[in-house]
Amino acid sequence: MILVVNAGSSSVKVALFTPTLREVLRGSVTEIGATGELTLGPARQPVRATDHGAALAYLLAMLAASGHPAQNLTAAAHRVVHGGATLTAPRFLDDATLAEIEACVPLAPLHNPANLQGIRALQRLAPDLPQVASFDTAFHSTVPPVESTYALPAPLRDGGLRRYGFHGLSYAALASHLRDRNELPRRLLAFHLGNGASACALLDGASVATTMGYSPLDGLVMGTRTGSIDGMAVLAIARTQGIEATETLLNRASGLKALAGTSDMRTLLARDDAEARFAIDHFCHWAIRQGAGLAAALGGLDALAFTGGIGENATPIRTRIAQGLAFLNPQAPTHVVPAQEERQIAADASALLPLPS
Ligand SMILES: Nc1ncnc2c1ncn2[C@@H]1O[C@H](COP(=O)(O)OP(=O)(O)O)[C@@H](O)[C@H]1O
Ligand SMILES: CC(=O)OP(=O)(O)O
Ligand SMILES: [Mg+2]
Repeated sequence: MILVVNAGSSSVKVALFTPTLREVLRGSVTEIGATGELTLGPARQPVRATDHGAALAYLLAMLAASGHPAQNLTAAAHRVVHGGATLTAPRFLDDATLAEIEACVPLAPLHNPANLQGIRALQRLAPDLPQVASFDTAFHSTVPPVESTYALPAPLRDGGLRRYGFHGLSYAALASHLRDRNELPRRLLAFHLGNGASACALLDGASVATTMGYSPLDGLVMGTRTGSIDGMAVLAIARTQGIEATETLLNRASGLKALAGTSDMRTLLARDDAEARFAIDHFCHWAIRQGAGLAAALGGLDALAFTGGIGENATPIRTRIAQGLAFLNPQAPTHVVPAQEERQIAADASALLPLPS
């Protein structure tokens, strides 16, 4: 059995897969750092996990109690959000790879520390368990240099200041899903709308442009992240609040939360006040505005696809974005695809590992 660990900005999701990629069980801990919920299969209970390591320890204890102790696993496979310029394919987690992930922490301060906590928690609990990682950045290694390059002086460009792009595991899974159904068009505009939100232009299933950049802050407005913002505005904030506080402000206290007091789209859609309506208008406006830019990178649009908690469930949001982009191609079909990051990670791991079938 392969244990997949997907440590997000505020949650940990786990899923168990057989070597033939049948999903056996899934679980999660939400709202890490506050009182959240622990779920495993149909069971749910309130839980207060102080960090991602603690959240994973709860999940592993629950898995052991339900007949899946860590000793019985064949491997653990992790989602790592930022793989930098070098980690562009799934890898075994040896010391050198861990050091590279560590080096990417400043690029993804909300995510890579959480990913590392999960990896280390498992190393402590099951030291002999093979561990592998798949990288959210890897899928975008196909974008052309005009897309990945910031117009900065060469020493900075050479030092790794470039656009990377994220949610790549989700886009890879989405492309395979549509390909398996003969529904993958030449020019696809895909939206991953969850707590983190991005859009990606796919040409024949490969990424050619995406809204996130150097870090998962850029692009669309998100639950707690600003999305695109002028660098001078960032400096103006940093000048008065300091760099650390600015990082927290932009990543954790902005976006929908800053506009309307909650990062939760479901809550916003259920509200009927001016602030909530403005936050939704803002979210959709920028999704359309940036989506149209991605369509330009594709030279047109054959289909739209939506995934992630908002993309899959928030029909009014999907409809508004699709209507806003209809001028590009009123005939373009809209696909709604369940986010399958965990399955993609399990598939990557089984391709890497010599697993018994
Ligand atoms: N039925 C629904 N209607 C509207 N929004 C929903 C619904 N279900 C989930 N969402 C929204 O999806 C977002 C979370 O997406 P998800 O992909 O689960 O997050 P994460 O990025 O943490 O994995 C939240 O804004 C949540 O309100
Ligand atoms: C990269 C990213 O934003 O991930 P998430 O949606 O899990 O926060
Ligand atoms: Mg997500």
